[in-house]
Amino acid sequence: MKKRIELNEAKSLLASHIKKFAPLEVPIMEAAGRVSAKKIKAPMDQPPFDRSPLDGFALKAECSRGASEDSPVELEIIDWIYAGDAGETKIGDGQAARIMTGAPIPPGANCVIRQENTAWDENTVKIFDSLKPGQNYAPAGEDINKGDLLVEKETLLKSSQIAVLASMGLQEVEVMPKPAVSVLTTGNELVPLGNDLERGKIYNSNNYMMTTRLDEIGADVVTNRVVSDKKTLIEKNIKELVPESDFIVTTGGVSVGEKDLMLEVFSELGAEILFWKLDLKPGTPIACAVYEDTIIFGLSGNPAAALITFDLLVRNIVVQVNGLNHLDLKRTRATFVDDFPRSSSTRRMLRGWFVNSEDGGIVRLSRGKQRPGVLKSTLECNCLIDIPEGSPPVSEGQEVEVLKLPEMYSI
Ligand SMILES: Nc1nc2c(c(=O)[nH]1)N[C@H]1C(S)=C(S)[C@@H](COP(=O)(O)OP(=O)(O)OC[C@H]3O[C@@H](n4cnc5c(N)ncnc54)[C@H](O)[C@@H]3O)O[C@H]1N2
Ligand code: MOO
Repeated sequence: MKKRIELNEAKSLLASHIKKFAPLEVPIMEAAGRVSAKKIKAPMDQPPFDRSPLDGFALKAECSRGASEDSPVELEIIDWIYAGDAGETKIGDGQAARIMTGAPIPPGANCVIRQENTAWDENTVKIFDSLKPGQNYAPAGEDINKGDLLVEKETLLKSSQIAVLASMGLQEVEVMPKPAVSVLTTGNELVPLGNDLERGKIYNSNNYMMTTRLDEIGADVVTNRVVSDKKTLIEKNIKELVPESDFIVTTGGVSVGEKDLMLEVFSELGAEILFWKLDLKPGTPIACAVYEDTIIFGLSGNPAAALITFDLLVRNIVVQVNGLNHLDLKRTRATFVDDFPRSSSTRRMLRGWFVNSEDGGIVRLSRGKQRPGVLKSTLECNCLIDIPEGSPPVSEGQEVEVLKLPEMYSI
């Protein structure tokens, strides 16, 4: 077991233990927000037939030669074609078909005159304009040609992509899988919402934080359980959750206290412990293990420490599986417009609020104390400020590295 490792080492260690996931087919209506697993090429032309872009009359352009308001050309109307009709009557010289937008252009016709430039009755139409072949004529494939690349591999599927797939008649699409994740919060002090709090007890905020955060990054939260600090109970629950979970996120019991049982549980299960403790504050106590192909992230019970290690590690691993890379943290530089008076012997992540500015970006500390157990400071937090090991206090005007959360956390 590795002890007190660097964040980057922890990331690659975890990444090297991600099991193989197979892509899956889902109905296109359920594909929004997921990522395509392969390239998709057009199986057909769209539109599939030459069609009229206007309400008017389809004719041979040659028959309109010289037509004007003063000397209109008169044509016989031999068909009425609405959108959805087959429109197969051949148009000859001196003939036209009444046609509506989206209807197929009949054989023989090579243009459409808009109805505003005509006058008609039941049998004949007067043409007030001279047209060229191909005028007001949407050929088959005008939108999409058979064989066109519609969607690249690993594209985030949104409504536009889904509509394009629908226009091709494609009912299903192959997408990257959603990992199945279980949440297991531990602690004798935890009380379910709705119950009174006796002295020493707290409500279980981690359960809600972890479950909803997983949901936000496109994981499939299969279950969330709460257990007391009892080794046999934690062990039993992990054993039950493993078959249905690609990942398990636990909180609590990873430090050095007498009820910090997670490491012992991992050992007794025979799990491969990847590491215990990170060179990072908050978030030093963390234990990650692999048990029967399931990665278990044993996060700290301290809410802010749990959240920060979630964002740095769990988020990164989940998006490698579901392909939602835009939901991972993005590194940038910013000017610090606040004051953090403590020096940092260990690498430190401060909770911050980043705002774009003309020369790059500015960042301040989020409101609330920068303590590992302080949840309020995560309320208005859209980034982590990455303070390197051995840094003196951080003062106003200093350049800092920032790990930005996805835009959805910005106001
Ligand atoms: N002697 C030492 N004590 C501690 C050390 C150390 O190195 N030596 N490390 C400290 C640090 S840093 C942290 S962080 C915490 C980590 O503790 P655990 O991860 O073992 O977590 P717990 O002890 O179970 O809980 C910590 C804290 O969080 C509260 N908590 C727990 N679960 C929840 C929950 N589901 N929802 C809301 N709050 C929760 C819990 O009541 C505690 O207050 O250890 C330090 N100690
Ligand atoms: O390192 Mo603890 O994780 O301060 O919060």
